[in-house]
Amino acid sequence: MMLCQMNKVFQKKISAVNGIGSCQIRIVLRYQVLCVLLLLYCFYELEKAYIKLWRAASESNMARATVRYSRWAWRFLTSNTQNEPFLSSAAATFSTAPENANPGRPGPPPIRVALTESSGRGVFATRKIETGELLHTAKPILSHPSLSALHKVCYFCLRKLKTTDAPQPHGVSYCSEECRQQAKGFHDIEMTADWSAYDDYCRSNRLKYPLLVKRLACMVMSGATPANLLDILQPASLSPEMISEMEEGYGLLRNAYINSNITDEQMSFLTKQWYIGILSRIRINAFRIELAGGYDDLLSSLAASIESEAAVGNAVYMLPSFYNHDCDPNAHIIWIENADGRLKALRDVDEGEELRICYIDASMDHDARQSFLSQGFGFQCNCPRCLSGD
Ligand SMILES: C[S@@+](CC[C@H](N)C(=O)[O-])C[C@H]1O[C@@H](n2cnc3c(N)ncnc32)[C@H](O)[C@@H]1O
Repeated sequence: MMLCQMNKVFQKKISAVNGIGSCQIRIVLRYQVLCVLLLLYCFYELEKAYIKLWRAASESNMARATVRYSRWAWRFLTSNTQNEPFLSSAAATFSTAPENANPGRPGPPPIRVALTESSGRGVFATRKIETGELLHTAKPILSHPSLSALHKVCYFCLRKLKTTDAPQPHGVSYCSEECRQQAKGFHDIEMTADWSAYDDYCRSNRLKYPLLVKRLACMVMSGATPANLLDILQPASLSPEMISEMEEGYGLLRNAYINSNITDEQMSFLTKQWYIGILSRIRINAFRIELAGGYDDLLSSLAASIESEAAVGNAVYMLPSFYNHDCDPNAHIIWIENADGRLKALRDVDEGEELRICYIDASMDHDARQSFLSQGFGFQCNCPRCLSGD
């Protein structure tokens, strides 16, 4: 009996102890499960964050690698130029400019910019080039239609307009929506000012380059391009008469902006020095654009250029500005349908040979060529043909 009672008490105690113990265990277990779940959730979140970080890092590495590659590619194009900061910065500009390699061939264009012996910088072949080969294409960094072609060509790319293209308000037209969009860099600013006095000055003095300066000024004001865009190009040396003619243009350009709602801050770069500096560079480096229509070979393009009434406009390019002149050139630039230029070899060119184009009508005699080059471009031609007296 005693034993029985003792057993019951003991069992009660045990069950009491067990009851308290299992309750605690259950609570502890619940906390443990919660902790494990919390830990798992933390791991999951950490892993997600890590994957994101890893992806971002590899993308930026890829971007860095691409930049490094393009820099390498352009350094390759301009090898032997490491000691020439001017040339290296030219290469950096090209790497961001949309001037394409020969689309039919993979790899960069077969050219590099380097110092010549006596004509400043020039363009050299990096491999053997065959007659008729496309060296590269070039998009203008600045272009403007001639005043006579204003209503006949696209105000952006200079493509001839179809007769069905409706004239736009303000009298300028674009050949496509793409050109209209690209023209936003200057169009909106340009349309805020009255250009009649400036255009009259260009018309009466038969000047085409101030129109390019006006466009560049609008591009700078809209933030589309930096004010020093053309600094890398060689400037012409100017006579006092040229400078005083430019000063008149500068006054008219500035007045047109002052009378519009352009702010002083937007105009801060527009000094007389800037205006003259830009014109002096355009004078040496601008190309007069004659469209060859659908022709891509030399004879047809020459025939087309003789047939065409006049130039459709003028444009400045980056890489083509480094081609020196030769009165018997081994390369030329042609325009098929718009201001996008195509640089082509006129004959077989050896690796390392300088590629030169002709700035003038090469059919003129020696003295006429020399006088054209000296008055228009400010240099005495040192090409083999001129040196031979031909
Ligand atoms: C369009 S730039 C050509 C690139 C220029 N050499 C440069 O360093 O930027 C024209 C200038 O190059 C030089 N040049 C080009 N062809 C020449 C030639 N046949 N003889 C002498 N100088 C030449 C003249 O100084 C000329 O004003």
